[in-house]
Amino acid sequence: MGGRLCIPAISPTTMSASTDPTGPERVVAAIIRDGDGRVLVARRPEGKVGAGFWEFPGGKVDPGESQSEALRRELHEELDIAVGACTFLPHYRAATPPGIDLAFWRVDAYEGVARGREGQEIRWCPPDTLPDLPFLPADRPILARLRLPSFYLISDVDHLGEALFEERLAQAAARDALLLQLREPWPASRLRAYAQHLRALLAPYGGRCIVNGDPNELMGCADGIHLPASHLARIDARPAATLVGASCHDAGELRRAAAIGCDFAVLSPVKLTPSHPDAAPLGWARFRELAAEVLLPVYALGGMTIADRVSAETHLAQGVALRSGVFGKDADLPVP
Ligand SMILES: Nc1nc2c([nH]c(=O)n2[C@@H]2O[C@H](COP(=O)(O)OP(=O)(O)OP(=O)(O)O)[C@@H](O)[C@H]2O)c(=O)[nH]1
Ligand SMILES: [Mg+2]
Repeated sequence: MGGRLCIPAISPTTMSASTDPTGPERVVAAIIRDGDGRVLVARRPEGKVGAGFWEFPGGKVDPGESQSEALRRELHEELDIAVGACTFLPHYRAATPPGIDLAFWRVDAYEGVARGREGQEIRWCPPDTLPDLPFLPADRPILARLRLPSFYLISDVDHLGEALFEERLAQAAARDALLLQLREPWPASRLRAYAQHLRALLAPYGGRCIVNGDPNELMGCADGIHLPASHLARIDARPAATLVGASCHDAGELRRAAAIGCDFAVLSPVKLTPSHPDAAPLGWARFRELAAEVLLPVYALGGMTIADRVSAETHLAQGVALRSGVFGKDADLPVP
């Protein structure tokens, strides 16, 4: 993910906010985006634990308060905004030290103009730039999630033909930020050329294209690389691409993807799928158990439709990976 600034030292003991030995300190933090997809972040002011580090606005839940009540109160105190609708994000799990239970909520609507009411600096940042800021260490896995959309599309060019595929892709891209994986049984030269074409097609919509295959042959032609499980097993270091994903089927492969520093993984098959009729589906409960073992964003793949997005998030997925569910003849396009 490029060069990063050094993060000042902060010890787990100074991070702990818990004063109650019977349970962790409950903290809520907010993901607030503007119309351009920029995220609101704040710098912890002098005098607070972790002063100088960047964070998501929020704070401690008072006794007797619900999380959403605490979120509304904290954002009024810290940013002078009145929060309307907000949504719990179960899959936004931070690397919190013992003693803190940090829950993330998305703010869907608010009134007012955000300002740093406690003297803290605030900034609206494109998600790709967040990892360059010295963030509270617990928030690092959240920064990875913010760079990724809810829908990860897998190409179906050989089946649809280029014209129909591109028409459906453009329809989907116009509706939602997308990440596309170009996965076709083609020689590397054709993959490289078509990946560049798709990248140009998606760029005006803010979408990105990454290409499935051997990083040695495909590096640099797209926004990143998707490692097949067979490649993941063979390499020791993350390919030097902007985005690196990996195909995984079990806990061992997920741990490996996390260990080499992949930005995300795809875990399959969640449901029965016509493309792999002999593969035993994991089911949502097992998917959740496996996804919970890593802080890496994990997409659910296998028999997914666009409507599975909410189930996916509930079961700790970053979102859904789709092929026939978006490019198939019965697909429920467009992406909502
Ligand atoms: N608000 C917030 N707190 C976070 C984040 N990440 C993280 O580790 N924390 C930790 O959660 C704890 C509580 O947050 P806080 O200091 O904002 O609580 P607060 O607004 O109620 O502050 P106060 O106790 O000074 O009034 C701190 O130990 C903080 O370091 C984050 O992204 N946002
Ligand atoms: Mg706070």
